Amino acid sequence: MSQQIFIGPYVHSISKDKIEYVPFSIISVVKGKIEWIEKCHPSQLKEVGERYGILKYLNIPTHTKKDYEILEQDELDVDHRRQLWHESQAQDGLEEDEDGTLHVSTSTKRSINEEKDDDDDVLSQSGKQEEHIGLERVEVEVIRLDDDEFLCPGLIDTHTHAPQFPNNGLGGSLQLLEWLEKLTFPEEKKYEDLDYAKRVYERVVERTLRSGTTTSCYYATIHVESSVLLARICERRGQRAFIGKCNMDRNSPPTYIEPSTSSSLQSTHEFISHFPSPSSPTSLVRPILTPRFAISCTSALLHGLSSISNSYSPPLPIQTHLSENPSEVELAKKLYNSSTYTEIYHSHGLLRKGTILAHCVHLEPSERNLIAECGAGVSHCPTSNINLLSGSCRVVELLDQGIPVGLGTDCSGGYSIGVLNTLRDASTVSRCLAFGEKGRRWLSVEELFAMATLGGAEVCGLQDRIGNFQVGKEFDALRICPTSPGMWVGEEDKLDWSDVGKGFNEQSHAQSFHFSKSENGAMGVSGIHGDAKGWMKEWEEKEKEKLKKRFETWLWTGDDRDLAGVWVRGRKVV
Ligand SMILES: O=c1[nH]c(=O)c2nc[nH]c2[nH]1
Repeated sequence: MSQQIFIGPYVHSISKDKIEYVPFSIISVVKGKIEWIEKCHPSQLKEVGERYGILKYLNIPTHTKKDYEILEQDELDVDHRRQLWHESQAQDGLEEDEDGTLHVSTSTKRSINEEKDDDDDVLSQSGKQEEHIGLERVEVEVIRLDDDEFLCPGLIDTHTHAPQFPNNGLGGSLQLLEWLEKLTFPEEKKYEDLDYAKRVYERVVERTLRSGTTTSCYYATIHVESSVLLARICERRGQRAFIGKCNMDRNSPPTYIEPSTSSSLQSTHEFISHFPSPSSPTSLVRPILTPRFAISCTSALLHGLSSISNSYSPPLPIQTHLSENPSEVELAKKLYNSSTYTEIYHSHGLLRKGTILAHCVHLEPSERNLIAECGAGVSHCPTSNINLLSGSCRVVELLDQGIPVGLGTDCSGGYSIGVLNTLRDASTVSRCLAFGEKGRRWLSVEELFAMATLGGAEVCGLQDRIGNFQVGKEFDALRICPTSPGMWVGEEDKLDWSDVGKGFNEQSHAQSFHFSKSENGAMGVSGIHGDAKGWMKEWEEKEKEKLKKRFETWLWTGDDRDLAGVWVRGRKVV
């Protein structure tokens, strides 16, 4: 069993209207899942450690005692306290990585096969865990954040095209249909060459992970082998992903088209066969059916893909483009003799929960109603919509109708690979819409952040697994370490965790605190006398404000350089 204990502040989205700021917490992650969370004051580390039987890993007794002693000598500074903390850990033989992560390994009941530790993972993956009974290895990793740092849920990119990354930044003077023909299809054709695909895809996954994307919904190309390769790279690198082999059996260049409807369906089956459990929500990397858009698919192909999806339980997810550009909308309606673009997908059984619709810029109100009724989600791609002059998506209306909305970088329609930039463009677009319409509201910080995390998870059907830090969810997280000038933190804004016990008297130190898990997320500390409780509340409010400031600065000015670590399902991937 492996356990990680994260100590420090965190920020997460608890709904599309609410961000929770937790100034200090202890999060236990076991086998990639959040086992428990305690929101507390730093001085309560010992109490929590005792209650959960993890005290020996936290090595609190010495540290806490020293901290209390230090408190009585006001002149000692934060660095000195931190040094004492590290010293006390060194005494107990704990090891510290360069990044400050502490590793503690204890072996229990190890009577046979002592040398087998490193195979634990492999063995458990291959289902041979029984062989290991009697030599369970307990590994506990303690990750204590520095004063300025905080955790944030991993970012979710609900729409991007991995093979188009080499084109990022090109073609901004073209609009969709011409852009596809002149730049995009010629680039995607190159992925029949596996070496080329490998070179690009390795870098795509590396760079997106480094920008904090822990989950990505990728379009690949029409080629089975290179699409499978992308899935393997995601699996190996530990990025949670949906991988779509594109379906295109018409209106595509002669050198980049599938020869027939049946071969398109056949190669879709072949692609899916490479995934051991294609529809299992527990798989880290999953296939997603990808009719590119109505224009490049015949009606027979759309029907065939709907049947493939329904032949799985739960049905395989679907992603496609909808209503991005006015010429595209007109052509799609004409090809299908349909009154609306959305109706095309609906009439082919493709519109439902688990369908991700990218763009949705030019929807009529009746189309929004249909999407809401069917439970499909929308990937909002503002950078791409601006770059290809597609238009402004009316996200406020989508959200107000209860439609799940996530963010899509949509490379290379969008030129920026990071979800943070997309979030900023989403804000700009919504404000520009508000300039033009009196009384129109624009997207709040809470809504924008939710789209990048919890809302994105909902669009992908993963809201019960990821998107925020809730007990039972998988631990996909970013360790934010402010480094850029925009995130410079003045002394007065430093998080105040080192002032352990400030305002406490001896009596309150000795007191046993009882935590209650309050619904509103406030630190549920009871059993302490009035003075201390009042002080604690004050501390919490003050720290929350500082954390909020820190978080918002990161959201609007931060980038890859502010990421000190990225975890997916508890595995450190950056
Ligand atoms: O932004 C887009 N990128 C694409 O690759 C694409 N294909 C169809 N429609 C599309 N829109």
